[in-house]
Amino acid sequence: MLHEYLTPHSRSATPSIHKGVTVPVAAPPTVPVQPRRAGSVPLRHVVPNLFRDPARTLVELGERSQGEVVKLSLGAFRPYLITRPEHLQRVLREKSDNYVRAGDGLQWRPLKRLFGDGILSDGDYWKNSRHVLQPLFTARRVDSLVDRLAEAIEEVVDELDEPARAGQPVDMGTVQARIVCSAIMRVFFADKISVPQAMRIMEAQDAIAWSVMPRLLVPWAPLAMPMPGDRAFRQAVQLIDDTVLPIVRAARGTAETDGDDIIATLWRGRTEAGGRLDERQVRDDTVSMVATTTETTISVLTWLWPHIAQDEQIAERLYEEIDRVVGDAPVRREHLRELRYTRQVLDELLRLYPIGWLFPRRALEADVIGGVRIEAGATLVVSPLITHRMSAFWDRPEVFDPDRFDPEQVRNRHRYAHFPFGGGPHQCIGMHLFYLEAMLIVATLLSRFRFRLERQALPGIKVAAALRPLQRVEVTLQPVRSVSA
Ligand code: HEM
Repeated sequence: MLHEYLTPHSRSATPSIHKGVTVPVAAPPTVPVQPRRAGSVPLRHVVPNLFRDPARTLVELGERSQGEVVKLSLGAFRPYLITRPEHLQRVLREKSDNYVRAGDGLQWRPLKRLFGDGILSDGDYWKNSRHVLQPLFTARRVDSLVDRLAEAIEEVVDELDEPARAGQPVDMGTVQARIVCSAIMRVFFADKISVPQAMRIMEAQDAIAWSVMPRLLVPWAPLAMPMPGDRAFRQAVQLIDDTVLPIVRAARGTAETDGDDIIATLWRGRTEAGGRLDERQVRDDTVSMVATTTETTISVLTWLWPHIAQDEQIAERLYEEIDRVVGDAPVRREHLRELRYTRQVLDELLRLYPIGWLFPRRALEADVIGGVRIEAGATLVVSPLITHRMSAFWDRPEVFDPDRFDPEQVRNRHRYAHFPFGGGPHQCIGMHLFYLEAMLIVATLLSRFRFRLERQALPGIKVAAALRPLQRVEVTLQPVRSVSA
């Protein structure tokens, strides 16, 4: 039991839980005059489980910490686990200058071999890329693109009529990949990357997500030490470069006169100091943007189908809202603000499956969090997967319940109890895009079809660079008109 490793002070700090009500997070413990040392959790007991069932093991670590800052200890590598919303706010926002992403820390180090130095790094590279890319993803700009996204989504959804008529099962992971790639490549990449190329890149990303796992779970292993998955990782990065680099180079010549797709914007963009991004950084940012604009939405939505198959009432409320708001018209921008329950369902999916499930930080200078001394150079583990499933902050955390996101409950909850998009200066630039695109996809699919899952049980979580279901999600589709006829 972890209690053995926690101080009496930390044990008394657990907030109370009221059934059926979102738990307002208790005020942080007052900071003692003398910062104390963190309680320690020896990881040697949990490492085997970390490989067998990473999601459950991580959540158990959070439960055991009871929201206190604890040290996860395995030999020389001893990161702090930060789970309490107030502590997360300090790390991600209030003291973000002190807690850096550090491209060579924990999860970032293995992934740096793919994403290089750009928007997913830190320091000047990150600042320059963020400055150039952010204007493409403001709420106003994304809003203005909704109808174009909707048309692209509709075209792919049309292709489902045939398997629906034939009663043939479809794999929702693949269907969503085609929908997202078609819409994003057309609207954000001006078709410079074709859909088949994007699908190939996604396959390579999938291989990377999987092959990088041993390094994510054993982050103290030096890169020079061979590990399982290394070869597959290298091959996949090569495939991505072989696809992306020629496209990036070809786009350079026309960037000044092209529209504002991502690659032209990267070439044309000016940093705050007035400089340009070089070819390596345009490559790094293009690869980062292909990954973040695709895998994220696809992974989260794949969980929708097993959950609505499990809970008929939730499915009915979703169908009712979409039938009422959209009917049999094509989904358009004006529908989206009416789809309130659909948005709550998405928020609940993001609570249980926050695909950015781990984003560590490194402390530049010593600090005190929740009364615990953090030394300069320490690594901090920040994981929405853990915080979102802790009973200290959520009532019945394992239950899928979109009502947690009705406005009243959201108002009473700490902003960092639900933080699937991070926070502070590194907050996800794609948040608004995600909500609009995901609502368009769900509303388009559900206004056309009813879904029957081939396999009823909720799949386990495949923890890799994202959080995908362990088993394929296969469904048969029934056209809505034939249901209501
Ligand atoms: C389910 C949807 C998504 C989730 C859960 C998600 C999650 C996150 C999280 C947690 C971060 C912060 C990482 C950190 O603080 O170290 C982040 C950053 C980022 N996300 Fe997303 N994301 C999603 C969708 C998207 C989309 C659609 C885009 C496309 C534009 C995107 C682009 C980015 C970028 C470029 C960053 C880096 C921002 C920076 O460091 O300045 N994400 N995302």
